[in-house]
Amino acid sequence: MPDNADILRLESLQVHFPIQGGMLDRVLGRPVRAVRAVDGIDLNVGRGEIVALVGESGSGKTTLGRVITKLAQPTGGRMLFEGRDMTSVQGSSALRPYRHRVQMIFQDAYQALNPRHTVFDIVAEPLRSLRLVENGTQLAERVSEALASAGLNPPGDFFSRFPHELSGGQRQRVVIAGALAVRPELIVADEPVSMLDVSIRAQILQVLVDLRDKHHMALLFITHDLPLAWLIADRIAVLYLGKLVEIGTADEITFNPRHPYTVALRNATPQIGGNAGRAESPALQGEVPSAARVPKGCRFHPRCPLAFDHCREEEPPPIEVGPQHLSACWLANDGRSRSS
Ligand SMILES: Nc1ncnc2c1ncn2[C@@H]1O[C@H](COP(=O)(O)OP(=O)(O)OP(=O)(O)O)[C@@H](O)[C@H]1O
Repeated sequence: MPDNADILRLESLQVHFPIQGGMLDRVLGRPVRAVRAVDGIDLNVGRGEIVALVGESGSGKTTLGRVITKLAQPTGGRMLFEGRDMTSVQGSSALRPYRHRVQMIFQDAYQALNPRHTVFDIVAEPLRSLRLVENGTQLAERVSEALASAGLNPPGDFFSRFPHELSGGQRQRVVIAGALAVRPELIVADEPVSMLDVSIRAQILQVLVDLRDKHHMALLFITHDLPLAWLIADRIAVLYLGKLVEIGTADEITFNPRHPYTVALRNATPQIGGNAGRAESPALQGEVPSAARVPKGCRFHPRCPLAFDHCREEEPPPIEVGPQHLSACWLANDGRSRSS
């Protein structure tokens, strides 16, 4: 994807949460420690592109999504939207045009919806607060359009319903309709189907893909599920402890992974050809370390079956291993990183 087609560009983006030091730390003048939730991420999303952000719990996916949607502030790096530096833009009026163009969908539709509001009011809320409509007729048209795009038909049947009167799948469609109503150019969807039945998941994913196909909307799809990422995304970015360890096309990352962490994620997933349980492919060992204690060198080395001395000392940079395919592993261009 050429640079000028990027809608979003992150450059060394960082979100560190300071940890309140103890009395002893202060007396001894020890430096303030931090939770390094997002620790220097470079990522671009093209117009109309679907990028999946994949990683285990605690890898920083939600924090990154919150920064992109301006619900949290980065502590370092830059964030450009359509080439404009949005890193330090704050305040509701300054952010109004941005909120019109970038929306977030959360995983828990139950929590995201106000139980006392009707579906109409829920979907109308962003249109009203961003002042995107001039009269009631326009408002009803936009709400209808959004509900229909999210697969709630006929839309008028849902106007006066309350969230508790809807199924889980319908509630998530209302959440999507609320995000769509403003006709955004980028949606950040944080585990949007993880709380839904498997039978409903495919339908919701199809709604998101249709939006891209019909409206050329870009999507950053956050998930811990590699097969789901492969189903929906053009490219997959694999996040480990606040850092991207591998990025490439969905097929490359899924079927030709070149970082031992991605290999382990795939091996843990039999439905995409993983071979978990086979003696030569051990499943991922141990837990993700705390983001307050990021290991020196390659942050994956304590769990990596291939780690050698250099990995414990120096963090590997992203290394090109193919077209659009980068892997941050010292062995990225060595056959061993494919089959660890
Ligand atoms: N406000 C905060 N203050 C301190 N630490 C935080 C804060 N928010 C997140 N963290 C920490 O940052 C790290 C990344 O958290 P984040 O929720 O972004 O990960 P995640 O990949 O989305 O995980 P999950 O899939 O469980 O939601 C974790 O160690 C988390 O405990």
